[in-house]
Formats: sequence, structure tokens, C-alpha cells
Amino acid sequence: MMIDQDAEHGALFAAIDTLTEGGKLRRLAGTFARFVATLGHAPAPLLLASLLLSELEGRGHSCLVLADLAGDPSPQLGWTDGEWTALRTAAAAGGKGALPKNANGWRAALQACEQVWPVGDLDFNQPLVLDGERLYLRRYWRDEATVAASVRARAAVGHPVDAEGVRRWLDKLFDHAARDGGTDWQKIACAVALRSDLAVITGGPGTGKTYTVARLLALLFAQAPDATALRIALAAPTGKAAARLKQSIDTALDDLAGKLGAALPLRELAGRMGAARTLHSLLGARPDTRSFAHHAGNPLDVDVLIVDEASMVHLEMMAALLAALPPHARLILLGDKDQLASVEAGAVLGDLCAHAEEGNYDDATAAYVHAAAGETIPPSFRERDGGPLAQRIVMLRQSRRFGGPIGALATAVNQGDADAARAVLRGDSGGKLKWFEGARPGDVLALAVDGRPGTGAGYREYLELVRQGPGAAYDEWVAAVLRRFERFRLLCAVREGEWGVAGLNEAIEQKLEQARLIARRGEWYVGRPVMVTRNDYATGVYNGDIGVTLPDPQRPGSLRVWFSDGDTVRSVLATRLRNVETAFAMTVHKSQGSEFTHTAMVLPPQANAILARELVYTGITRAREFFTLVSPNATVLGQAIAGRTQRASGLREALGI
Ligand SMILES: Nc1ncnc2c1ncn2[C@@H]1O[C@H](COP(=O)(O)OP(=O)(O)OP(=O)(O)O)[C@@H](O)[C@H]1O
Repeated sequence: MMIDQDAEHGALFAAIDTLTEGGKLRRLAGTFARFVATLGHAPAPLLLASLLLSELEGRGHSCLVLADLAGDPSPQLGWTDGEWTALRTAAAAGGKGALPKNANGWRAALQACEQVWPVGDLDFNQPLVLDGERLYLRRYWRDEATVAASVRARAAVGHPVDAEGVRRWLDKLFDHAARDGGTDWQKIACAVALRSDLAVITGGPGTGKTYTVARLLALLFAQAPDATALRIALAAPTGKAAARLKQSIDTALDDLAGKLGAALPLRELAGRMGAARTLHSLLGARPDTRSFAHHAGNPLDVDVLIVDEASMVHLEMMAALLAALPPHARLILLGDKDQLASVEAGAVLGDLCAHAEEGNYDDATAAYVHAAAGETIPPSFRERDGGPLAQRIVMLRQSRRFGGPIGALATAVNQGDADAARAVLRGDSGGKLKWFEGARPGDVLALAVDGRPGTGAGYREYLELVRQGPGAAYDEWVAAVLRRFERFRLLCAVREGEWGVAGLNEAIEQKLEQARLIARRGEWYVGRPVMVTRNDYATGVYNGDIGVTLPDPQRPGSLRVWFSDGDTVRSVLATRLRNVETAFAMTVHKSQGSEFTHTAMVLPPQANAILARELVYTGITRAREFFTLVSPNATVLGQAIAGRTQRASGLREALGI
């Protein structure tokens, strides 16, 4: 069979190999197309569609939209027109005829193939699924169906609420004097979340998502028949985000406990909540398998689950989470819908929040919010037929932490206003922002080592502390080193090249070595910051964890990598960490869920498909106090802001939004 296919599709496979060698296709995409060819008669349109489907899945899309296949997918793939034409021509040569011309033609061609299950037909467990105008890998189709069904079911649940009682509590929990006029969306979010088994609270950095959810927790405790029996779980996609969530919630609850006094034993109730966990750990991830200990047959033992940084939760994880959540449990998702979606396929939060800006609250929600929160939803956020999901979503619109030039820059980028973004970057005289337009590599290296005036040093700062050594209290020194390392970070839009993660990590190491701040001896050296790139259950480190290499206090001559773990630190012998990379420079993608006092973002000299508005916005919003943009070519910023990351998915359609 393989030999026949190779003879028939030799030109196509050769074209695939050329694109793979040119770095335009991941190897897996070609392998998948070849695999599909072994499963039966495989006409050229099927192989071409399988190839692109696998490639797009690797770039975060859940499916292949047939209209894109019929049109010109090259911009989406970052290919030249010539590359797409060459691939089409090669496919048509093997297929002995022209490829379908439109989406209907593609649909007809694909549904006739034995490797494809057209939804609604007899199911033979084919690897590909054709659902309306979309082609899926079966796994993603199943995950999307699970998420859609579960979200619809949860959104439909309406709990009876004692609006008057809620109103009394909300007035206690929210400080009316602190509001600055306008609609109090935080209060609305609490009221809305009480009403259903699903609540989505979205908003940019510092809009008070954690502040709000702490009040929601207090309200849930206050309303529960037996508050001590309420099982609450906190979770986030990464260990770091989980630790941040727990810390912010503890602080907010402690603050509230002081305010509420004897009205609610909040300290005691909060003390019963466990630590925040990663979603992997919550679900019971098992080594070497994609399955989890918790699933529909062995659900999680929770009544309320709060998930922070939900924009980073990919489709497969969201499906697993929803399947494992008992039907009675409340799910509260927190996240910034405008941030980059997960590296893996899917953009669930973005899809759910597609219309969050508009609100679309119906009359019943408006009346309830008025009764329970004392807030009037403005007419521009109302819509008679807003749909059930819209009634479960609230967007927080005012940033408390993030005003000033960095906030203005983030807003301009988010709105796609490149002129405004450039004006903010060039116009800040207070030193919060700096733009190296037309930068040279030396500018980045100087920035990495010494920072810029007024922002504190770059990596010099933590490396000098490393050089000073621990003194008496080793753990305190480690914690201080880790804190200092978090003060500055260089983020890259791309991995490869002089302006990407790989090139810059090497160049920064050389520069730090010249400055005698590090002394490299092979791969591991004192001061080396590393990022974990794969979950490793044996050592307890997870994808995205960042640590710093320091001497082992017990075994002179050996090195350990130290990670912060909430309030404490923990370490792993350096040589036991297999999947790590140096982290002086890291991708914007990997920086999600983290914030640094000074964030510097490096753009590459040329625009590309990855470089889009969401990426620039995510990079900027990693900065707590100072933001520096480095771009060798000043025009790339405008091109990036103009680009959008659109992820193909059928979720919006399945949810009727
Ligand atoms: N209504 C409010 N009144 C007073 N302070 C508030 C209010 N809302 C938020 N804050 C404060 O603003 C800061 C940011 O709030 P919070 O951390 O909850 O935001 P967030 O949306 O969770 O941010 P991020 O996800 O970016 O960390 C906190 O210090 C919080 O105490």
C-alpha cells in the first residue's frame, strides 16, 4: 500500500519534504499525512487536508476550516504564495486532476474518504472528523464537543438566590467609598457568579479579578448552610500562577476578615482551603499517559473550583477539567481574554469571551443585578436575546494597578491603534517606558546586564547577590536571589535567530562572562537561570517553572536548581533536570502568568505570522513598573499590532455565540 501511495503521490511527498526541510512545516505534519495514506485509498485532497490540519494543530488551531483550504492559507501558515502554489500543484499532479475549488467541493471530496467520519453518518472511529465546514483530528473534535456540552449545561443552571440577602453582604464586602463612579462590575461579577454553576470573570491586569473572587468566596461561605463543609479548590495552569493565586486570595481574605469581624469567621474558613494547585496535579496527572486519575467516573471532590489564568488552559485540559468536575460543583474561570492563548491547541477563554466587551445582558439578568448588587447595567451592555452564556460572563473594566503609561500602551495595542502606541512609547518622559527603535544587538546585551537608568540593574543585580554568597542563612539568600531574578526579564517574540531566544541566551551568557558575573563550566554553572520545558513528575518540576542554579550547601562542588514554592524554596540536583533551557531570554508565550518589575521585549527585524497584537499585549502586561521595547526595525511594531491571532475552532458556533 505504502509503495502504491508513494508512486501515486511522489510529487506531493517530495514537496512536503522540501517545505519541512525549509522549516515551513513541522515533521509531524508530513508523517501524519503519510500515515493517513496507509489507512486506505487516499486521494490527493485528503492528503493535503491532513497535512495542513496537522500543521495547524501544531500552531494552536483546533481544526481546519474548509474555506481557508479553498482560499489561500499561506498568510495563516507564514508561507509565500509560491510555496502554497507549489504544494497544490504537486498534490494535483498525483491526484491526476484539479483540487476542489471551493469549500463545498472540499467537503464533498473529504466526506467520500474512508478515513473521514462525517458527523451524523455511521461512525467507524475514523481518525478524521468532518463537522460542517471543519475538519478535525478526532481527539480535538471530541474535546471541543465535551467543552461545548459541559459549558452549555452549566450555563443553563440557574440557582435560586436570595437577592436581598446577597445585597446586604455585597454592600458590606465592597467599599462604596473606594469606587470612582460608574458601574461597579466587580460587584456585578459576584452577584452573577452566585446564580449559576459557571462564571467567567475576565479583565486585564490589575482589574481586580482576585479581589473580586475573594469577595465571592466570602459570599459563598456566608450563603452556605454549613460553610465549614464547603470544599473549595484553587488551581491554575502553572505552578507559578497557582502560587500567585493563593497568595493574592489569602491577602484579600485576610484583609476582608479584618473588615467583617465577627460577622463571618473568614480566617478560619480560609484556613481550611488547601494550597492552590496546578491543573495537572489537581486532576492527578500520571507519568507517560495523557489520562488523569480524575475523570467523569472518578470526579474531583470539590464544591467550588476557581481556575486562574484561564486563557492559558488549552482545549484538551479544559475538556479533562470539565469532565472531572462533578455536576453540582461551581466552576469560576478567571483570566484575561486578550492575552495569548495556550501554546497547545484551542483558545477556550477567548472563545467563551468573544462578546464579553458588549456584555449582552438580558432583562432578567439586569433585574437580578439591580436587586442583588444595587447596580444598573447601562443600556449599551444590554441585549434582549443575549443568550445564556453571556449571562454568566462579566468583564472587569478598570485597572487599579495598571494606570499610567504602561496601561495606556497596553490599551492602545489592544485596540489595534499603532499610532497611539508609538506616541505613548515616544512620549513618556517619566522613564516608565523606553523604546529602542532601530536597535543593534549591543543595545539588548547592555540592557540585559545593566538594565537602564532608573529601573535597577538587569541581570547584574541578582548575579552580584549570587557572588556574595549565602552568609549564615542559606534559604533566605536563595529566596532573595530568586526575588532579584524576578525583577528583570528579557522576552522574545521568536525562538530562532539573533533576535530570538536561542541567539540572545548565548550572547547574554558571553556578555555576562566577559563582565565576570558568571563563569561557565560546561552546561551547568553557578547563577544559570533555567526554565523547565516538560513536566517531570519524578523531580516535581513542571513546564514553565523557572529556577536559578546555586551551589549545593550539603555537597561542595555539586549544583542544585532552586525554585520558589509559594513562601518557601525547594531544589533539585541540577544534573537530574533533563528538560530545561537557559532563561535569560524567554518567549512571551512562556512568560504568561508571570510579571516582572522591569520587562524588556525584543521584536525580530521582520514581521511574521506569530507576531500579532495578542503577543505584544501579553509582553507589555508582564511589566509591573517598567517596560522597554527593543526593535531593530521600527516598522515591525505597527505590523505586529495590525496582526491578529485567530485560532480556528468550532466552539463559538457550538455555543451559539
Ligand atoms: N474595588 C477595589 N477597591 C480597592 N482596591 C482594589 C479594588 N479592586 C482591586 N483592588 C486592588 O487592586 C490590585 C489589583 O487587584 P487584583 O490583584 O485582584 O487584580 P487581578 O485582576 O487579579 O490582577 P492580575 O491577574 O493581573 O494579577 C490589588 O492590590 C487589589 O487589592
